[in-house]
Amino acid sequence: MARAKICGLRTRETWLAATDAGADWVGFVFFPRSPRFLTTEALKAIGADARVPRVGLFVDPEPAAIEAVLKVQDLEFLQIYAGAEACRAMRARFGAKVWRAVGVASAADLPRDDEGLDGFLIESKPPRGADRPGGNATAFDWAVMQRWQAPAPWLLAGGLTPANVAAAVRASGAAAVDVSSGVESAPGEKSVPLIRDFVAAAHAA
Ligand SMILES: O=C(O)c1ccccc1N[C@@H]1O[C@H](COP(=O)(O)O)[C@@H](O)[C@H]1O
Repeated sequence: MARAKICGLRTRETWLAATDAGADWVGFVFFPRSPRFLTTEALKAIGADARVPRVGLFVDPEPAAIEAVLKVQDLEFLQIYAGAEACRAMRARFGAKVWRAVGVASAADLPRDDEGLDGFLIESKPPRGADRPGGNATAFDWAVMQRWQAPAPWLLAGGLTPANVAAAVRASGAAAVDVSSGVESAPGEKSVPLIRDFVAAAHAA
């Protein structure tokens, strides 16, 4: 069984679908260039309570950006695209658990120590020319993780779908997986049936 995070939720309907399907984390994106970007108004309208741990995704954030979100929504986790030092600073400042996102193409990219953080989001490096560091529906060679001694908890992400998540778990040894594009009917448009299929496939893996 692999635990499942559904990221990039933008509506109350899809947040409810993820929680009812048994998702282990729900994620909200606060990166303006993303098709999944949420304003604080849209976030309030979702009304995400604590039944499933909530993850906020930020790219090179200024503390004020996180502060503005935390004024309207409690978050148990921050998924941050930044260096280790900046991630530790956010962890100390906000008291939430912090996962640092790490782009991986080969085994050399995998973290060797816990960096004083709570875990890692291990995903593919963005394709050349991409205007965001994640959420690009691209996978990497999961076999590079076979001999990795993980120094902290981690989630596998990047190009996962209901159809490939079992193979990804087998090849990588992941105990937790994360998806955004693979449960959408169009960029930013989550599909309730795909959310259900993904959580079921991850839990069965
Ligand atoms: O979803 C986005 O738009 C996004 C923007 C900036 C950084 C990360 C983003 N998404 C995260 O990337 C991984 C993999 O996503 P995908 O399944 O390949 O679409 C996942 O953690 C997303 O939440």
